[in-house]
Amino acid sequence: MTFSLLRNSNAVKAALISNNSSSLFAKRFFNLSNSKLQMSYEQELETVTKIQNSLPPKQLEKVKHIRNIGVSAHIDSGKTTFTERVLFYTGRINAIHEVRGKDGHGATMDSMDLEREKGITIQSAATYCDWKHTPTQTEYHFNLIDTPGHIDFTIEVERALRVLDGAVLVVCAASGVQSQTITVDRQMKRYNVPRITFINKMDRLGANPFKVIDDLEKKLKLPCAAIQVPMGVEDEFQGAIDILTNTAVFYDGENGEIIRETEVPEEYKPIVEERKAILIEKLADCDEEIANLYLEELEPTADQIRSAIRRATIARKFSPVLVGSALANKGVQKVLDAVVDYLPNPAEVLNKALDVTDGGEVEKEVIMDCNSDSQAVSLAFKLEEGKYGQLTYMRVYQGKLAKGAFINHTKTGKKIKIARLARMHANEMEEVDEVCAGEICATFGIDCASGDTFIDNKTDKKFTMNSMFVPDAVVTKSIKPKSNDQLSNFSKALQKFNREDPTFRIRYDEESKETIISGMGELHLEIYVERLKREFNVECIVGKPQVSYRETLTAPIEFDYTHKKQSGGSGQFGRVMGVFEPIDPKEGTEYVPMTTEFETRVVGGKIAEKHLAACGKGFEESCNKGPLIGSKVIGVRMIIEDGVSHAVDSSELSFNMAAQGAFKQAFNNGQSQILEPIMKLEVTAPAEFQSNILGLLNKNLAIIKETENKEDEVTVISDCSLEKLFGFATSLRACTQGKGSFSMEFSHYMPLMPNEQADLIAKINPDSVKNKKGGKKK
Ligand SMILES: Nc1nc2c(ncn2[C@@H]2O[C@H](COP(=O)(O)OP(=O)(O)OP(=O)(O)O)[C@@H](O)[C@H]2O)c(=O)[nH]1
Repeated sequence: MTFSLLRNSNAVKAALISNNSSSLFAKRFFNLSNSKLQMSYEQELETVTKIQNSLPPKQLEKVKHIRNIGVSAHIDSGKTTFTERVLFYTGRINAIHEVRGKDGHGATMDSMDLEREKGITIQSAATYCDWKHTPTQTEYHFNLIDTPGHIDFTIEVERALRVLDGAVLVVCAASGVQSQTITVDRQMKRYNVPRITFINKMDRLGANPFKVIDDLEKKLKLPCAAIQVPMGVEDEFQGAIDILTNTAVFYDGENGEIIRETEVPEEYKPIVEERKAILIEKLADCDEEIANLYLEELEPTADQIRSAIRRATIARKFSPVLVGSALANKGVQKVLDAVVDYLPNPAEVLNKALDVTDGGEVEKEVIMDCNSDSQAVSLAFKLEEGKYGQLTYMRVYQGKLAKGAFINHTKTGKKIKIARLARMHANEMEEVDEVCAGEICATFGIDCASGDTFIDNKTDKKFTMNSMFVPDAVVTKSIKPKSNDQLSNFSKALQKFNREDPTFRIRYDEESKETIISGMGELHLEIYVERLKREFNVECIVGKPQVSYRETLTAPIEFDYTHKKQSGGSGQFGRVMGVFEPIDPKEGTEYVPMTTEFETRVVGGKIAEKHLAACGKGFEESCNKGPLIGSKVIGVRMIIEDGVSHAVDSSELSFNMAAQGAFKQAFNNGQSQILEPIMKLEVTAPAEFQSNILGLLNKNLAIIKETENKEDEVTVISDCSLEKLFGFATSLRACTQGKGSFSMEFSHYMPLMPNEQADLIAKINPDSVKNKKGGKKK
């Protein structure tokens, strides 16, 4: 028999969804998201069509006019600037405020003081707005989420994409595809989110939209083509020509609010023809109808092209590209029209839940029907303490939420009254009485963690939604309040942050008697320390940032371990034999090598099945705290091949302990290794600082992978140990006169050098049974 308690990357991600999720839930989530990936698009389409056909006509009509979309991109691409225009053109705000604007107001969506001061988005903000589609003059309702670009706040992007039906990918016309663009694209792919692309900053020096399109295709491996041709670039950028309608669009008025359409100027006619041919050719590659017309050498009509773009975009086979400059108020309205034209309504997206009515014993996948008359199923995807109190953002997948009604927390079974319901607009709100299937809303005072599912009791069924990917933390810091009087507020605040943000973790280290916080980067932790001060009045003393190391085995090692306590009373006995072996990192996995696996090859019932399961549990527990420095263990497979049981004294506890003992023994006797996180670092600065940057990277022992010169700007991509990157922002500022910027994200783990490993063990775990000096050479 071979059964495995898989902790492969997806399962681990799922297990990390919330600290209190049981591994059973974790496994279910994993299976669910996995099966989601297994459905072909054709099957998806068939199912989605059935759902739409089953909706009452009135509901279908309503859903057709809803778009739940996100705005995601690399840092500083202009997402917030773009969103500010969206709010203005949809009538949500009366004046445009800029990010770090001179009016001291700051962009509306960056509503946190910290965001306005730093000029970055930290939390995603949801906004509800109405848009009148320009060609049809029909009104649509958008739930729009502006997400942060910094990798430190990546969970915000994850949870937004988890509940959104489509996205606008914003790319800078001059910088093109940057590292975070690729990360965001990968996140969109993970949640099957269709996207349209907006090439922003057409007014910037060095803007080159067609090069960006080539880049997008090459780096994101996503077919895309322009549906607009820009008129002028850099400071001569005036507007864009709509390839489908063959009209030139200009944006007049103080804020570009007056759209003026004219005939295409003579000089642009050839390029419009050329780009139209490319668009049709690309569509022919991913849409059957256009392919057939193409083969027959027939030119498709504008309507045929529009329908094909919609089909191909929703099928995630294509992304239409628009151009503009948010800051110069040019092009945003056409992106909103494109959202209506090419991104799906909630009933066009396949969403699944897991039926856990019987406690999750039998897995049963259920398709959410987007019908407001069905049993309510909604997902709490974001918690936020706002000026109105504790807010919980929910996406309603089916059924409806009504003010005063009751919902049940699937996991705890707790019944909760919905006291208030609201549609949010950045930090303003609009109270409503009910929210239907397919919509996003905020509720008040609901006690839960992000990722929890809520249902109503219309039927006896219980559902849980598959949840989101939660990346592992890479940086830790010790933290304590300056004064002991503040301990209670301190712990309350940390618990709250942890519930809000699953990438922010807290643990108490018994040995050092310190509270340790961990997160996605220095900035991530800094923000929480700052929030402790501002929101809870708790000033803290924080330790130096530390890297989150990992431990592994680099060579197979056999084990034969007996756990025995048989001196009087009821005894304990369990013997396990087998091998621990390293798991080779799989190519293309995001967190290499993230897995631990447990396998049994025991025959003849020498160890009872429930005792084998206890061994698996013991192995899992051991992996949480490695023997070298107490870090997590990754990349190890435990195979139990044989064992001995005692008729009376063997129990689940004995075998759990036996597995843990075998694990410790293997690490002490085998070739164990500490791994450190390596970051993919992208530094951009004016070209004159190229040699300074290279000098700085060399000093940090970075391995340079790519250097790209664009106009007067240089971008250097390298791999660098996270440990060397603490304080990098300050060094970069110093060597580029403050003109350099950088982004980084986790890339992979690397073995520490032998001397570094020995020093680290001596520092962290001086009592280690075996102070290893045997690190592998890099
Ligand atoms: N030249 C030019 N600058 C722009 C344009 N759009 C935005 N910017 C500027 O680019 C900078 C970053 O803009 P944001 O809107 O904060 O970018 P973001 O993507 O939301 O940033 P994060 O949320 O921190 O990742 C700001 O200084 C904007 O004024 C544009 O169309 N042209």
